[in-house]
Amino acid sequence: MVDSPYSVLKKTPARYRTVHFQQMKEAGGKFAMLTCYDALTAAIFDEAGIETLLIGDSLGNVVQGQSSTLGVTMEDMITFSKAVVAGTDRAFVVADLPFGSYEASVEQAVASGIRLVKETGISAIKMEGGVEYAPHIQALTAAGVAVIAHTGFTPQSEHVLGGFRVQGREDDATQRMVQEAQVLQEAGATMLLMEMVPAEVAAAVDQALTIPTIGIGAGSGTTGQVLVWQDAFGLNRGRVPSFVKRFAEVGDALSDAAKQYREEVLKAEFPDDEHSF
Ligand SMILES: Nc1nc(=O)c2c([nH]1)NC[C@@H]1CN(c3ccc(C(=O)N[C@@H](CCC(=O)O)C(=O)O)cc3)CN21
Ligand SMILES: CC(C)C(=O)C(=O)O
Ligand SMILES: [Mg+2]
Repeated sequence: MVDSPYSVLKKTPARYRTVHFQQMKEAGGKFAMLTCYDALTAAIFDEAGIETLLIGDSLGNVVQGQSSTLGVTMEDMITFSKAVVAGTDRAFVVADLPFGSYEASVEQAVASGIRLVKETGISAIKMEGGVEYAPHIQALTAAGVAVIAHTGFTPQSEHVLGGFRVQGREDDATQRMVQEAQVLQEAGATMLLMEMVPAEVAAAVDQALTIPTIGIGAGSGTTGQVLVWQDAFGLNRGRVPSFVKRFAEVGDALSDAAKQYREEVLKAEFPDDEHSF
């Protein structure tokens, strides 16, 4: 269980803090992150021991049914982040800064980051982008906002990157990604997330940094792993990225329950005496 100087004041176990993830990396340990967008799911993942929950802008896809994350707003992120925080006791809760909320200036990034923390109770924000965002990370950190940098494939830039592609396949990719990661660490990033990066590149980046790394489609050499839960647990029955492993078929369980419920309603078997007043 996590130590906290405040644990005598609490009945529930202490929340994970950035320092605990640093300690996990130093001890050679791993941790798990899952996306989450509502309180009931948060309570289940938290109780299962998932160390960190991400309110991803992937909610644009899996909650709002859109084909990209680009339309997600700060108001959307605030609504779903509050719900996740309400359902969480001990997990470290992180939310994405959505497209359009930080790119224009350092001032815009600081205002958005502070707003997201202040209005939701999350512990850190995540921001897509490389070295060009080092000043934003530095200013956010100076203002008291913990930042997770997100590099490799950055979905908010899909139109510039030209599609959903593995990043870092050039000959000098390892050297470039290590240098970029070191700049982001130096700027104050509390962790670094890498999306769709060759496993050996991501492993080299993790080894070159003191801060923990999180991978998605980045092999097993990162400190932590993240997946969109609807992909990994089978609620999303559409096409999922090839790096996703199916750990459950929640969609099939829901479908079976819906069919059985409907059948019992049509046959007047539900509600029975036990479920009637
Ligand atoms: N449901 C969902 N799952 C995700 O993992 C996810 C989102 N939404 N929305 C935000 C970003 C976008 N992500 C994506 C989206 C598409 C691919 C994709 O199509 N990957 C293919 C192509 C890889 C290649 O050609 O190199 C794959 O097969 O993995 C990957 C990550 C990851 N994130
Ligand atoms: C895919 C993860 C890393 C993410 O950024 C999201 O869920 O939005
Ligand atoms: Mg995201």
